[in-house]
Amino acid sequence: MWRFGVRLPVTSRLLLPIYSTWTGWTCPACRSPPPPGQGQLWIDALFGLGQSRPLPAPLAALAHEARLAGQCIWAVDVPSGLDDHHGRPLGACFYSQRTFCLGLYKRGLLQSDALAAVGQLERLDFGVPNWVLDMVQQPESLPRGVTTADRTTAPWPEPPSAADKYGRGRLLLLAGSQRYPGAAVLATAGADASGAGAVTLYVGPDVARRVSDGYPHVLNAAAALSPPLESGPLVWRQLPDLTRHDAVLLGPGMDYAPFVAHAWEPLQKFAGLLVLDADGLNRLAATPESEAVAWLQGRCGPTWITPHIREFDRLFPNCCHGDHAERAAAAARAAGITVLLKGPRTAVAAADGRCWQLLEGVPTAARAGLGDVLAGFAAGRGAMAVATGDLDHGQLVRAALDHLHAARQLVEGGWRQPSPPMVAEHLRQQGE
Ligand SMILES: NC(=O)C1=CN([C@@H]2O[C@H](COP(=O)(O)OP(=O)(O)OC[C@H]3O[C@@H](n4cnc5c(N)ncnc54)[C@H](OP(=O)(O)O)[C@@H]3O)[C@@H](O)[C@H]2O)[C@@H](O)CC1
Ligand SMILES: Nc1ncnc2c1ncn2[C@@H]1O[C@H](COP(=O)(O)OP(=O)(O)O)[C@@H](O)[C@H]1O
Repeated sequence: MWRFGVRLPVTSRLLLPIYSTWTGWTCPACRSPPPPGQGQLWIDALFGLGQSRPLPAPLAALAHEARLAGQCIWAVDVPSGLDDHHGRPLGACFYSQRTFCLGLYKRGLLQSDALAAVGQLERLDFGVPNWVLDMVQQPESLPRGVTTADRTTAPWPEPPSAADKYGRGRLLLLAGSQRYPGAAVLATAGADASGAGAVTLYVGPDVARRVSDGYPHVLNAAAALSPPLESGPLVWRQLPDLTRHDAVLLGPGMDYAPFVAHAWEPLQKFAGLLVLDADGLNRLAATPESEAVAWLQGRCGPTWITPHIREFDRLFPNCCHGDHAERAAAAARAAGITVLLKGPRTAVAAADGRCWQLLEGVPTAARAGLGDVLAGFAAGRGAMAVATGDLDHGQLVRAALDHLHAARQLVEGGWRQPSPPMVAEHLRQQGE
């Protein structure tokens, strides 16, 4: 696992000889700015850490011209013109295709506003010994940067070989509605890819038909209900026996319905893993934040939530300070849950203070429904971990990394814009 986020001091004297090129100082090798767009590669090593002022006018003009000309630029440590702390351009900025981060990742380079200027982020290890890094890092307050390479060391639930289907993770899916039947199909595809032993839906007949077309082995706990479940927003008069499941996923495509405290009570008492996504989060967010937090704190079992930023804002309007990882961490601490905050660089935070941030993303795979696949996959993994008795927050990180890895492999294999069902299918193959 990489470390990142530490702002190492850099002397400004290192920068002076380079900056002098355009300010009339002494560098004899280059007396005028290089013309952009001439096919050369530029190495931007002008300004690094701790930039807080806009570029001087001649450099700002050059950065602007370079951007217009599509100049190929690689940056050393931090692109010039970028605030590496908040991840915001300070004005004109040198937009790099690749940024070679020295020693440690800088948090600002992972923020959404910085991604276009940073391009592909790569870390150069220049030999700072681990004991020095340990001295400058405060592990409890900094997220750990993770890449798909960390999949090999991240935890993975392994049911014993003697376990039957019910010993390999039992997942109940509350998903889909007349308006969004596809979300139930996608969440089921993710859950199926996880390898969980028994996936059961609790849905109306219309949604059940859509799901069983592709997944005939998935059960429907609402099949025998009379009258059948409504086909509008999924509301439950009576939930099935939750003790017969290791995990419950609540939310993808359920459509909006108000939070009803007594209907949610069995979910609060459920001792297994509860995964809340999409409309599960939106329904809970219909109550004031303090009540939603109290409900989550009162949960008898572990809770994972998988919001995108708008769902997060609805549920935790007061956790509005800091970057993605800091906001996820604040919510996780407040509610005593594990938060996976999706985005271009997804963050995962646990209530015990541990926090991770993915250092990569696959933008062309980010299409409607990809989050439903992730929710189903993570919940399936969680169910397996509960069944084997070794649930850990790290499994949610691993699920996010596997999901990312599947999307990236598809892109590298020539599918420029893989669809969510393709990602689910690739996840399934990865697990075999
Ligand atoms: N296959 C399926 O069945 C799928 C079903 N899905 C299910 O859909 C449900 C809603 O989930 P969601 O994430 O889209 O809703 P939400 O949190 O309100 O964020 C939406 C934000 O985006 C914006 N916005 C919307 N439309 C826009 C537009 N055309 N162009 C631009 N902006 C637009 C919108 O902005 P606003 O309209 O408020 O201005 C809002 O801020 C949920 O049940 C989910 O599971 C999905 O998982 C996908 C696959
Ligand atoms: N710009 C981006 N680059 C890479 N990944 C992204 C980007 N934007 C979103 N994602 C990823 O795409 C998925 C979208 O999930 P979500 O917003 O829940 O979609 P949906 O509700 O339509 O399924 C998440 O895994 C998220 O991390």
